[in-house]
Amino acid sequence: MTTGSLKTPDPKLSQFRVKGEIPVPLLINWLTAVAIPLLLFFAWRSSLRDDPVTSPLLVTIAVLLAINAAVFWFSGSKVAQRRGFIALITVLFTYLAVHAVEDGSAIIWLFAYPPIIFYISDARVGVLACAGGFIALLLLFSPLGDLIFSAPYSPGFRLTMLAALGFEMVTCYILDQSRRRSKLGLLKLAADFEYAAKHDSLTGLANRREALAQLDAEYQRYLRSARSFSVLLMDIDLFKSVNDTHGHHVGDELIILVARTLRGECRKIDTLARWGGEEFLALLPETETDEALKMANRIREAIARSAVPVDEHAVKATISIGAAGMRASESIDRLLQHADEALYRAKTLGRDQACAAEGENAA
Ligand SMILES: Nc1nc2c(ncn2[C@@H]2O[C@H](COP(=O)(O)OP(=O)(O)OP(=O)(O)O)[C@@H](O)[C@H]2O)c(=O)[nH]1
Repeated sequence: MTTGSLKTPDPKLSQFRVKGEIPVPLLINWLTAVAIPLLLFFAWRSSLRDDPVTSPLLVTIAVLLAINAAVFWFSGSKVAQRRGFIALITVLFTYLAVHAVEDGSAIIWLFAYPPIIFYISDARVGVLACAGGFIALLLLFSPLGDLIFSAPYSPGFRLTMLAALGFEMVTCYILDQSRRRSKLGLLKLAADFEYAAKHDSLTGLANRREALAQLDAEYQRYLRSARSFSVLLMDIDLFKSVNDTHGHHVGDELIILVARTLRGECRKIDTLARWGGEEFLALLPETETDEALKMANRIREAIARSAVPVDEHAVKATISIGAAGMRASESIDRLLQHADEALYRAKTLGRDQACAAEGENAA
């Protein structure tokens, strides 16, 4: 039933991009475009130093980054692009740290890893990758690391590097959390605004604008597949006297009660809307007029049975309903006009009535 309960954003919404945010695939493309010439430059420098491993490895990573970009270009798979990029930069940074490329200075590039990884992946992957990287570096800088690798890092440099990198990782985590929280906040705000724009605040039913949008959507379906639908236009009887006798707040309670009763009587696929002050509209997809009229009578009886308790007594109300079904080559305006005429007839017949539009099943 399209009456609209408040939809709070799902945590997965954090994967959505808010306006102005750089899309992850685009960022990866930019980073790839910058990384490839850099890698080739350092590969060339390594070849001048007669480093037999670094040069081919950097060229290989540059080629694999280009292939990753090409695969994304053809397949459009963002997940494959992200995973491929993360795997390649992880291998690259590990190699730079372990083999002390460029006389040990290449390890400085490790500082690029945490912000990139937090931005392009979710927080869990960021934490795991950074924690894993930090532990690996700790081992590399430990006496155990010295037994396995011959890295020329001085003790002072090791301590500074670990402290600075740990600080950077924690900072990146905090900033990333704050970015995700404010993004979720924005999305929640957008969802709240959207809800408010489409719903009536008193009843939670769709408002008139949303009902018109739903009517138009149903009409387009009807034009495509000839799936018939009907509308019910409903008006609480002698509502003014309820307000005058018991006060506006009791009138409001009555409107809420009618909305609740409508929800109880209608199907999930129906759209229920507050059409005006004490007027309601139900859009009934795949429903012929005779069925709509039966539903209208069920609604009418249910409302006549219910009441708003006020002090010691109960304030009861009745409702008049006009039903109209979509007819061939008719517009939405004509459909609503037929329903309105049927409602007017229900009122003139003495209220607490459900009438079908002229030319359809009579009351
Ligand atoms: N309490 C309350 N009253 C409202 C609201 N919106 C409209 N009304 C009142 O609803 C009343 C509608 O009265 P009328 O259009 O004269 O119709 P009626 O008294 O229901 O009489 P019939 O429709 O002829 O049966 C007006 O007095 C409006 O002020 C609302 O949100 N809350």
